[in-house]
Formats: sequence, C-alpha cells, structure tokens
Amino acid sequence: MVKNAVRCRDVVVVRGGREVLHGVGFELRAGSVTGLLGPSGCGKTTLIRAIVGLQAKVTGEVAVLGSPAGAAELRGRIGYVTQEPSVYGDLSVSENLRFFASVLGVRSDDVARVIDAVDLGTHADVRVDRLSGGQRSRASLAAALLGEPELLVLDEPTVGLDPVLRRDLWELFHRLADGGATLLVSSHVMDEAVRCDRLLLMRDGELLADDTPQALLEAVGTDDIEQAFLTLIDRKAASR
Ligand SMILES: Nc1ncnc2c1ncn2[C@@H]1O[C@H](COP(=O)(O)OP(=O)(O)OP(=O)(O)O)[C@@H](O)[C@H]1O
Repeated sequence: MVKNAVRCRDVVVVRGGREVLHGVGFELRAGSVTGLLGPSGCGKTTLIRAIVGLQAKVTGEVAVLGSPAGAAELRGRIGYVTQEPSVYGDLSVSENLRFFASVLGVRSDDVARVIDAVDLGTHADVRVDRLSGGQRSRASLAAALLGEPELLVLDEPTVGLDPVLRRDLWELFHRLADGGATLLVSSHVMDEAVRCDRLLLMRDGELLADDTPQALLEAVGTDDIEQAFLTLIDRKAASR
C-alpha cells in the first residue's frame, strides 16, 4: 500500500478563463480522514475534481494511489460522492446498488453491506424519488462504498443530515479509515473539523493550513476552529 494515497504538488487549475487554484500542495496519508474546509467558492470541489481526474486544465502534479489522477488503473479504486445525488429516482435503493455493482463488476452480495453501512436497511425497497434529501445522499454514499474503494472523496456528504446521522456517518468514515481506506471529506461546516485526523483549510484557491485540528487550535491559541480559521485569514492578509 502506498504511504500517501494522494500527493498534490503546485496544482493550478483554470476554470472559465480564470485561475481558481493557485499552486496547491499537500499529501493525504493512507488510512486517514482529512477534512477539506473553506468558504463557498474557495475551490474545494475543483480540487476534488482534480483528484478524481474529472477536472480539465490542471497543471502541477496530482498523484493518486501511486498513479497520475485520472489513470485507467484507478477506476474502481476511488469512490466519489458529488453534492448532487447520483442515484436513479425511479429505482429503489437496492435496485440502484445492484445496478452500480454490476457496472463496477462488484459482487452483488456487497449491496447488503453498503446499505447497512449507511443505515438504509429499512428503506432498501423504497424508490429513491420517495426518499428524503438526506436519505438520498446516503444512497449515493452507499454506491460509492461498493467494492471497498481505497480512496473515498466525499463532497459535503453531511449537508442536510440531522445531528444523529452526521455523528453516525463520521463514525462510519473512521471505521473505513481504520480498515485502511483514505477519506477526503469536504465541508463548510466548521464544527465537523474536529472529527478529522487532519485538516486542509482553503481560501480563495489557496491552502491556508494543513495540520491536525489540535495543532491548528494550539498554533492560533483558541479552542474554536472557526476562530482559528478567521485568525489564519487575518495573519495571511497581514503578511501580504
Ligand atoms: N463550471 C465552472 N466554470 C467556471 N468557473 C467555475 C465553474 N465551477 C466553479 N467555478 C469557479 O471556480 C471557483 C471554485 O469553485 P468550487 O466549486 O471549486 O468552490 P467550492 O469551494 O467547492 O464551493 P461550494 O462550497 O460552494 O461548493 C469559484 O470561483 C467558481 O466560481
């Protein structure tokens, strides 16, 4: 197993004729949960798309599980959950998952495992368009868990979920990491930051910090991650 599941060096991305990532570099240790945090529009989704190999006009190095991002051998080794549910509304949860399992070449008995993992057992036979928003996003997450991918990239997976479900999902993320998976989880909810092994704080297409939550809080002298983020922004502005 590679020590760093993801390695980014000097990543620059241009979208719509404008540079939106300005030379981002970091590594994701295999078997860890990293939070990607920052305000709306700072470039989280763009960075995620570069890692999963979907983003055009990327320069710099993006290495994923030892291969260049987007390489054919990474297919099936990465699970990606976008902000939009990626399951079919006119199929039930289990029909969706059986379909994705066959596309991915994953054994169909994995379907029950992933339904259980996201706690949708009681809704397995319900059509997706009759589910709540949170249930629908958990169905998308279940699809990404099929085949036990080594890297899971989750774009705001806890939006719209109640506190109990959010806690359960974070427990699931850590169980997956304990089993060796690497997770990158974006969020703009700062209170989720403390649940991560490591944090990448972004602003305006740049990384402001790459550290453990504890080290970040200590460096800034606060116990509030939102305050730490704001202080880092002020320090950055003062250093310009
Ligand atoms: N399809 C696109 N074409 C051109 N520019 C885009 C496109 N999508 C996003 N951008 C720009 O790229 C920048 C980064 O957007 P991105 O979606 O990566 O931010 P984000 O941090 O994920 O935001 P959010 O938390 O709101 O999802 C923004 O300035 C945005 O306007």
